[in-house]
Amino acid sequence: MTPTEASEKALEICQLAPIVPVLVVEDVAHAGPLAAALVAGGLPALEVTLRTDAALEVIAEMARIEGGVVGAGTLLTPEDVKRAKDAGATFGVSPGATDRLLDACEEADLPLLPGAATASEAMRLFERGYTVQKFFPAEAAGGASFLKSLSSPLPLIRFCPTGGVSPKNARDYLSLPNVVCAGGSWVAPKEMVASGDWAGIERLAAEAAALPR
Ligand SMILES: O=C(O)C(=O)C[C@H](O)[C@H](O)COP(=O)(O)O
Repeated sequence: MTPTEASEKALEICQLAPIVPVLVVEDVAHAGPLAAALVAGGLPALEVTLRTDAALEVIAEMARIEGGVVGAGTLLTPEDVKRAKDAGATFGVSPGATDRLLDACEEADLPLLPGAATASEAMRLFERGYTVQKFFPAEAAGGASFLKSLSSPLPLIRFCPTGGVSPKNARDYLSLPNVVCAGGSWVAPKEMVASGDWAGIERLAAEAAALPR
């Protein structure tokens, strides 16, 4: 898959809803009901971070939920790419980008949303063909005003800001011309997942899905 094709696919996925839930799931038993609640609330694209031992099994379980589009986050190495793809991930997300990681995703036909936090990083990815990128860590790297400043010199690059995005600031990002969607963990709070409050998570998802963009 070429970087251009990967970005087209990433754009399609980002356009499904204003928010992509960023999920840190410890217990595979939570995977099915959590994905079902988020999808029912209107958030079909799900990013499962490879930050827990259960993550690959969680991806496999979530991939069975109808209407869901399940990706793997925290991709750092070519090995991560292979494991994510084998588990059933249909897209990948990375906090930054290395040539080895980009090569691996292109070879594995895994559409990637690669991370960038500066103009130079975004330009490098754009030069290779990645027109849709994750802006990470969004709040710490300069927030919505930083991203707004990139839109004039880099109008052809679109972003999914992630990291510190919340219901308080999501609108600031989503109203920018160079933002397609945003990523955030607030729609699946740890305590609600642990207690199995799927109705509460569906409500949070519905609120996020209704955010204007
Ligand atoms: O593990 C990764 O690759 C990530 O994507 C990190 C996430 O962007 C943040 O964990 C977002 O988390 P919040 O700031 O809580 O919304």
